[in-house]
Amino acid sequence: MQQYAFDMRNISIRYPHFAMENLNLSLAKGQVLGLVGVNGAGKSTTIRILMGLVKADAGQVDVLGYQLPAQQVQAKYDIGFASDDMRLYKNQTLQWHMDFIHSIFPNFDHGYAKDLLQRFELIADQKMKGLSHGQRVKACLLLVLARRPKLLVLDEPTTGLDPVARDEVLTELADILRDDERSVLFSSHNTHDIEKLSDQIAFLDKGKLLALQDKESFVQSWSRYRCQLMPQAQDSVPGAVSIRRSGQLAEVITDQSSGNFAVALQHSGFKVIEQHRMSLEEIFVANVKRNR
Ligand SMILES: Nc1ncnc2c1ncn2[C@@H]1O[C@H](COP(=O)(O)OP(=O)(O)OP(=O)(O)O)[C@@H](O)[C@H]1O
Repeated sequence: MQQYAFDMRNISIRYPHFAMENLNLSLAKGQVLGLVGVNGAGKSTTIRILMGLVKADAGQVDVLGYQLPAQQVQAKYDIGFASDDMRLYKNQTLQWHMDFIHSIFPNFDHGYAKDLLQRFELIADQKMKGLSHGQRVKACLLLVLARRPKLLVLDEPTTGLDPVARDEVLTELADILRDDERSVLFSSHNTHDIEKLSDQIAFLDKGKLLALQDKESFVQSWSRYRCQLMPQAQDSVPGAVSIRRSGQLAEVITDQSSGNFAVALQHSGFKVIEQHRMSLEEIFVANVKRNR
């Protein structure tokens, strides 16, 4: 039985100003994976390779048991993909698009589409050219979700939305994902969005996978300590990701706070004043800085 929704192995691709080398990324069935990265980190490239839209220079891509790009046509029936550059016919209505998608994908669920129309406050007979950006994003999501794909891939679904539309889309997605058994990969620059929806989180920077962990263990293993420096304080602490000194004080960040890090601090002459959990955004930034 196939355990993975997808499995990308040793993926390499080179552009004039960008290189991805030996990227390994996989997603267990039924999980939601959030892919976080700054502009140009390689999120869309990773997704395009996964979808068979771009051919990697090297590596293997297995999606729901299909090898891509060779078995792209068969795989597409089970994959729902939404991205900013999804083309809609601007002179046609949302209803026309629903019927069109149904003619290609017979399992398009009109009952579910109707439910989503209400949830997203969309009007079926409105033409695409009349939709705002937020409404267009919601329309794209509706068209993809109503196919009930086994794997849902969303490239930056919340980018460019105002805070209210973003919250609406995230809330609906969170509800929809909880309802269902489907596997989801979605990318964002926004760690709050990722935190809200994901079980697993991957940090990508300059084509490299910096970390891939479940959300809980990220939050448990990273901490920020405020310390007083003792006269015997050493230059480094085993397990510290960064140390920032200011006079007799120091701020120490670690990704090993679930272990014996407090003891290591003590042995290195750092007296702990307080310990803080870090937000996903702070963890992401610390991760990127450590690897640059
Ligand atoms: N077809 C291409 N030809 C040349 N360079 C490309 C091509 N596609 C992507 N790149 C480069 O690869 C890098 C990664 O781009 P990608 O779109 O994957 O990043 P991203 O993480 O999705 O960024 P953003 O958040 O800005 O969308 C960028 O430097 C981009 O210029």
